Amino acid sequence: MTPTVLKLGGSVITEKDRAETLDGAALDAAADAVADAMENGDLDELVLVHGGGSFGHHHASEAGVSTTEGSADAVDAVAIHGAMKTLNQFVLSRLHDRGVPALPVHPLSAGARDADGALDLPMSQAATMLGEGFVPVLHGDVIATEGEGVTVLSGDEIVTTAAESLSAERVGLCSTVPGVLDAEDEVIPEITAFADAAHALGGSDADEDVTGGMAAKVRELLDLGAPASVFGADDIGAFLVGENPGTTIRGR
Ligand SMILES: Nc1ncnc2c1ncn2[C@@H]1O[C@H](COP(=O)(O)OP(=O)(O)OP(=O)(O)O)[C@@H](O)[C@H]1O
Ligand SMILES: C=C(C)CCOP(=O)(O)O
Repeated sequence: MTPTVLKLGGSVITEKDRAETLDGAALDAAADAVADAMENGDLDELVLVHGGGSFGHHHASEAGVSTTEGSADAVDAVAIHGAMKTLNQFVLSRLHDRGVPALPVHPLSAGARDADGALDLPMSQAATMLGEGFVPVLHGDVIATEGEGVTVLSGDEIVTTAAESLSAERVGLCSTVPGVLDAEDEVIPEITAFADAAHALGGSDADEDVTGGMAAKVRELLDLGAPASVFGADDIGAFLVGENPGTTIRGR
């Protein structure tokens, strides 16, 4: 099994500045690229992950929940989780329209964090789905966290966990930028240490983003065993056929 893990950034598939607003055209284009790559036999196995955009981040920010600040309020937790399931349903239906056999995996019901923040997110369901020819579609979510109630689990952390558990060969993060940018807004071709990009790295442009934007992504990806690509929406197709668009992050 040599799966590819691709994250569709929430800021790509939603209008991040307007609560619970889909960017339908961007999601269609992403679903087209996935369907084309699968139809052409360019992909062995694919795991998709999507972020929160204006669905998860809006509710998480309103409830004051982040990756470290939890909430014991079940109504708040369900508001965040419910918004993410709504977005997940949009993603699934656009994939189904194009014949992609996508199945949802909701992290809230699958995993947990311990008191040190370590994530336990089993991937046996995704592995079996892959073996049966499905495309598992996971998403950023809230997750039960020892001592905190629930905290936010970012799609980026799911990407690294899935990639390690499933021994992914290729990992890609599609965002609104064509790669990790330097101080002159040029794409940095390769990052092997946080210091390579630290001077230019910031959070997200969206005020409500609770998971830390590009700086958090680079940190996550440097911890990964496999090289990962960060690229823009126009490069999803190129990534899926085996190219390395945007920035390649090689941590170890
Ligand atoms: N040096 C940098 N290079 C590129 N992007 C940067 C940089 N510093 C900060 N950013 C910001 O990081 C953002 C990408 O992070 P963000 O978390 O918003 O993306 P996403 O994964 O697509 O969305 P979501 O978190 O909703 O899934 C870019 O839109 C940009 O505003
Ligand atoms: C805000 C929530 C619930 C998910 C965040 O996932 P991300 O957009 O991948 O950081």
